[in-house]
Amino acid sequence: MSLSSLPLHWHLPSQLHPGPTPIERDWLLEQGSLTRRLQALADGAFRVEPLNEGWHNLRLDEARALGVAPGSQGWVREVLLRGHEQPWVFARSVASREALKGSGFDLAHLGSRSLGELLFTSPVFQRGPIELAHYPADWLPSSVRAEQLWARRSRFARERLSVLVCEVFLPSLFGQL
Ligand SMILES: C=C(O[C@@H]1C=C(C(=O)O)C=C[C@H]1O)C(=O)O
Repeated sequence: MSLSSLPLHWHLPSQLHPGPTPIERDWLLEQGSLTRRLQALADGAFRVEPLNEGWHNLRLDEARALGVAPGSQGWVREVLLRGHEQPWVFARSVASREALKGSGFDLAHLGSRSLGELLFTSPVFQRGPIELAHYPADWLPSSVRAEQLWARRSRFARERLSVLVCEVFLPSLFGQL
Protein backbone atom coordinates (compact mmCIF):
# COMPACT_ATOMS: atom_id res chain seq x y z
CA MET A 1 0.00 0.00 0.00
CA SER A 2 1.57 3.27 -1.07
CA LEU A 3 1.90 5.97 1.55
CA SER A 4 -0.53 8.20 -0.31
CA SER A 5 -3.27 5.63 0.15
CA LEU A 6 -2.63 5.33 3.90
CA PRO A 7 -5.88 6.27 5.63
CA LEU A 8 -4.43 8.97 7.93
CA HIS A 9 -6.85 9.35 10.83
CA TRP A 10 -7.69 12.85 12.05
CA HIS A 11 -9.15 13.66 15.45
CA LEU A 12 -10.97 16.53 17.08
CA PRO A 13 -8.73 18.18 19.72
CA SER A 14 -11.01 16.99 22.53
CA GLN A 15 -10.39 13.38 21.49
CA LEU A 16 -6.64 13.56 22.08
CA HIS A 17 -5.21 12.73 25.50
CA PRO A 18 -2.64 13.90 26.45
CA GLY A 19 -2.36 15.49 22.99
CA PRO A 20 -0.39 18.64 22.17
CA THR A 21 1.23 20.89 24.78
CA PRO A 22 -0.50 24.19 25.63
CA ILE A 23 1.86 26.15 23.34
CA GLU A 24 1.25 23.69 20.48
CA ARG A 25 -2.51 23.87 21.05
CA ASP A 26 -2.41 27.68 20.96
CA TRP A 27 -1.10 27.49 17.39
CA LEU A 28 -2.91 24.35 16.25
CA LEU A 29 -6.28 25.82 17.22
CA GLU A 30 -5.69 29.32 15.81
CA GLN A 31 -9.02 30.35 14.25
CA GLY A 32 -7.78 33.40 12.36
CA SER A 33 -5.44 33.55 9.38
CA LEU A 34 -2.24 31.69 10.17
CA THR A 35 -0.47 33.86 7.61
CA ARG A 36 -1.34 37.03 9.51
CA ARG A 37 -0.21 35.53 12.82
CA LEU A 38 3.09 34.35 11.35
CA GLN A 39 3.66 37.71 9.66
CA ALA A 40 3.24 39.42 13.02
CA LEU A 41 5.60 36.96 14.74
CA ALA A 42 8.18 37.49 11.98
CA ASP A 43 7.68 41.26 12.17
CA GLY A 44 7.12 41.19 8.41
CA ALA A 45 10.10 38.94 7.57
CA PHE A 46 7.70 36.30 6.26
CA ARG A 47 7.25 34.62 2.90
CA VAL A 48 5.39 31.80 1.22
CA GLU A 49 7.69 29.40 -0.67
CA PRO A 50 5.77 27.25 -3.18
CA LEU A 51 7.28 23.74 -3.35
CA ASN A 52 4.96 21.59 -5.47
CA GLU A 53 1.81 22.46 -7.31
CA GLY A 54 -0.23 20.49 -9.82
CA TRP A 55 -3.01 18.03 -10.56
CA HIS A 56 -2.64 14.84 -8.55
CA ASN A 57 -4.79 12.00 -7.27
CA LEU A 58 -6.01 13.08 -3.85
CA ARG A 59 -5.02 11.01 -0.82
CA LEU A 60 -7.69 8.82 0.71
CA ASP A 61 -8.17 11.06 3.75
CA GLU A 62 -8.35 14.13 1.48
CA ALA A 63 -10.95 12.60 -0.84
CA ARG A 64 -13.05 11.57 2.15
CA ALA A 65 -12.84 15.07 3.68
CA LEU A 66 -13.84 16.68 0.36
CA GLY A 67 -16.65 14.19 -0.26
CA VAL A 68 -15.26 12.92 -3.55
CA ALA A 69 -14.50 9.38 -4.71
CA PRO A 70 -11.15 7.87 -3.66
CA GLY A 71 -8.55 8.52 -6.34
CA SER A 72 -10.28 11.68 -7.58
CA GLN A 73 -8.00 14.29 -9.08
CA GLY A 74 -7.43 17.62 -7.42
CA TRP A 75 -5.14 20.62 -7.44
CA VAL A 76 -2.44 20.15 -4.81
CA ARG A 77 -0.44 23.07 -3.45
CA GLU A 78 2.46 22.42 -1.10
CA VAL A 79 4.34 25.34 0.41
CA LEU A 80 6.68 26.28 3.20
CA LEU A 81 5.77 29.30 5.29
CA ARG A 82 9.02 30.92 6.31
CA GLY A 83 9.76 33.45 9.06
CA HIS A 84 13.21 35.05 8.99
CA GLU A 85 13.88 32.43 6.30
CA GLN A 86 13.26 29.60 8.81
CA PRO A 87 10.71 26.94 7.74
CA TRP A 88 7.94 27.41 10.30
CA VAL A 89 5.02 25.60 8.64
CA PHE A 90 4.62 23.07 5.83
CA ALA A 91 1.19 23.41 4.24
CA ARG A 92 -0.64 21.19 1.76
CA SER A 93 -3.89 22.54 0.37
CA VAL A 94 -6.13 20.63 -2.01
CA ALA A 95 -9.38 21.08 -3.90
CA SER A 96 -11.08 18.63 -6.26
CA ARG A 97 -10.85 19.25 -9.99
CA GLU A 98 -14.64 18.95 -10.18
CA ALA A 99 -15.31 21.63 -7.55
CA LEU A 100 -12.66 24.00 -8.94
CA LYS A 101 -14.14 23.81 -12.44
CA GLY A 102 -16.11 27.00 -13.04
CA SER A 103 -15.58 28.21 -9.44
CA GLY A 104 -13.43 31.15 -10.46
CA PHE A 105 -11.11 30.27 -7.57
CA ASP A 106 -7.64 30.64 -9.02
CA LEU A 107 -5.75 28.26 -6.72
CA ALA A 108 -3.35 27.33 -9.51
CA HIS A 109 -1.84 30.79 -9.98
CA LEU A 110 -1.31 31.91 -6.39
CA GLY A 111 2.48 31.52 -6.56
CA SER A 112 4.09 33.13 -3.53
CA ARG A 113 0.92 34.95 -2.48
CA SER A 114 -0.72 33.46 0.59
CA LEU A 115 -3.77 31.25 0.11
CA GLY A 116 -5.04 32.99 3.22
CA GLU A 117 -5.47 36.16 1.13
CA LEU A 118 -8.18 34.32 -0.82
CA LEU A 119 -9.74 32.38 2.04
CA PHE A 120 -9.97 35.21 4.56
CA THR A 121 -11.37 37.89 2.28
CA SER A 122 -14.92 38.34 0.99
CA PRO A 123 -16.94 36.56 -0.11
CA VAL A 124 -15.90 34.73 3.00
CA PHE A 125 -15.39 31.00 3.11
CA GLN A 126 -16.95 29.07 5.98
CA ARG A 127 -14.33 27.16 7.95
CA GLY A 128 -15.15 23.71 9.28
CA PRO A 129 -13.80 22.18 12.48
CA ILE A 130 -10.07 21.88 13.03
CA GLU A 131 -8.83 18.29 13.23
CA LEU A 132 -5.43 17.14 14.42
CA ALA A 133 -3.03 14.29 13.63
CA HIS A 134 0.61 13.35 13.75
CA TYR A 135 1.77 13.89 10.18
CA PRO A 136 3.57 11.00 8.42
CA ALA A 137 7.23 11.98 8.15
CA ASP A 138 7.41 10.49 4.64
CA TRP A 139 4.81 13.00 3.44
CA LEU A 140 7.07 15.91 4.38
CA PRO A 141 9.78 17.41 2.14
CA SER A 142 13.14 15.88 3.04
CA SER A 143 14.45 19.30 4.18
CA VAL A 144 11.98 19.39 7.09
CA ARG A 145 11.28 15.68 7.63
CA ALA A 146 10.70 14.70 11.26
CA GLU A 147 8.58 12.20 13.16
CA GLN A 148 5.50 12.93 15.28
CA LEU A 149 4.96 16.53 14.15
CA TRP A 150 1.53 17.89 14.91
CA ALA A 151 -0.62 18.83 11.94
CA ARG A 152 -4.03 20.39 11.67
CA ARG A 153 -6.49 20.46 8.84
CA SER A 154 -9.75 22.25 8.18
CA ARG A 155 -12.10 22.60 5.24
CA PHE A 156 -12.95 26.03 3.85
CA ALA A 157 -16.24 25.97 1.96
CA ARG A 158 -17.97 28.48 -0.34
CA GLU A 159 -20.92 27.34 -2.43
CA ARG A 160 -19.82 24.16 -4.29
CA LEU A 161 -16.11 24.72 -3.62
CA SER A 162 -14.24 23.22 -0.67
CA VAL A 163 -10.55 23.76 -0.04
CA LEU A 164 -8.90 21.40 2.44
CA VAL A 165 -5.96 23.09 4.15
CA CYS A 166 -3.44 21.05 6.11
CA GLU A 167 -0.67 22.75 8.09
CA VAL A 168 2.22 20.97 9.77
CA PHE A 169 3.96 22.96 12.50
CA LEU A 170 7.72 22.58 12.27
CA PRO A 171 10.25 22.54 15.13
CA SER A 172 11.81 25.86 14.08
CA LEU A 173 8.51 27.62 14.85
CA PHE A 174 8.21 26.34 18.39
CA GLY A 175 11.92 26.90 18.87
CA GLN A 176 11.27 30.55 18.04
CA LEU A 177 8.57 31.05 20.69
C1 LIG B 1 -5.25 29.41 5.18
C2 LIG B 1 -4.24 30.26 5.26
O1 LIG B 1 -3.29 30.31 4.26
C3 LIG B 1 -1.98 29.92 4.59
C4 LIG B 1 -1.25 29.96 3.32
C5 LIG B 1 -1.08 28.83 2.56
C6 LIG B 1 -0.56 28.90 1.15
O2 LIG B 1 -0.21 30.03 0.69
O3 LIG B 1 -0.54 27.85 0.48
C7 LIG B 1 -1.40 27.57 3.08
C8 LIG B 1 -1.82 27.44 4.38
C9 LIG B 1 -2.07 28.56 5.27
O4 LIG B 1 -1.24 28.52 6.40
C10 LIG B 1 -4.04 31.16 6.41
O5 LIG B 1 -3.33 32.19 6.24
O6 LIG B 1 -4.62 30.86 7.48
